[in-house]
Amino acid sequence: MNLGKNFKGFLIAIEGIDGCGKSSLSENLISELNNLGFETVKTKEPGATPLGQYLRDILQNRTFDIDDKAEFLLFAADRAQHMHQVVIPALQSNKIVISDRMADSSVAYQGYARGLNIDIINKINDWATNSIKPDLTIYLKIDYQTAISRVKHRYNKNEQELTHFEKEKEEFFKKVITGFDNIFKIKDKDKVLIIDGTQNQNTIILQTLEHILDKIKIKKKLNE
Ligand SMILES: Nc1ncnc2c1ncn2[C@@H]1O[C@H](COP(=O)(O)OP(=O)(O)O)[C@@H](O)[C@H]1O
Ligand SMILES: Cc1cn([C@H]2C[C@H](O)[C@@H](COP(=O)(O)OP(=O)(O)O)O2)c(=O)[nH]c1=O
Repeated sequence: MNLGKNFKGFLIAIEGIDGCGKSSLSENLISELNNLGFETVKTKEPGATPLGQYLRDILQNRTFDIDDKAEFLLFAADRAQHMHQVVIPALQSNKIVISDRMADSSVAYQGYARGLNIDIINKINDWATNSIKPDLTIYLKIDYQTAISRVKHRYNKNEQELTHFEKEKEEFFKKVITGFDNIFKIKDKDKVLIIDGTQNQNTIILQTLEHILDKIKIKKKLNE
């Protein structure tokens, strides 16, 4: 689809706790947008680059202690490489980029849940991303019980090990949920779409797709 020569791509982040439905929504939106003729890139944090795959493995399957600050800096390293190697080139070629998690995940998990200083996390995130922020963030809001039962079901189906984060206790995830709720309460309302993640997948796709198409139209007009 020709979006006009000045359109500098459109960046969408999908955020929420483990099991809220980010990966499924990301796949579904990419396929809907491709069917409509848009050029898209599906990506994620952590692990979208060769460096990121190493970092993701260390973070998810660690067999040794990692200090909370070191943990954040590993996510930030993944983020810097992701922006440099995947996100910026795709936006420069006017693509629609959908990322399963971005910088707000560090604010929720390492800031609100681990207790690291949120101003410092925001500063390092800003530096790592060259201040590039999503045009739209979709927050899939869900309660802990629904999310964890989905994660356990996925784990049984694929016979995978639970990751380091998935093994965290309810108390940890409650803090992550409070974190996301606060982050999106104070963000520019125009750039956030809060969706009830307990709804069925088709309803979620319809609600998000319609919103994305509106926002893309607005950005394109502003760029003409
Ligand atoms: N809206 C939904 N309703 C019910 N189950 C869902 C929904 N979205 C995703 N799932 C299922 O829940 C599990 C976790 O979804 P997933 O997309 O992998 O979540 P995340 O990427 O946020 O961890 C998967 O087995 C998926 O098929
Ligand atoms: C990007 C990011 C992820 N994480 C955590 C959340 C997830 O448990 C884990 C990997 O993310 P992910 O693979 O998206 O897990 P899931 O699909 O189960 O939601 O890393 C952070 O703690 N900080 C971050 O900055």
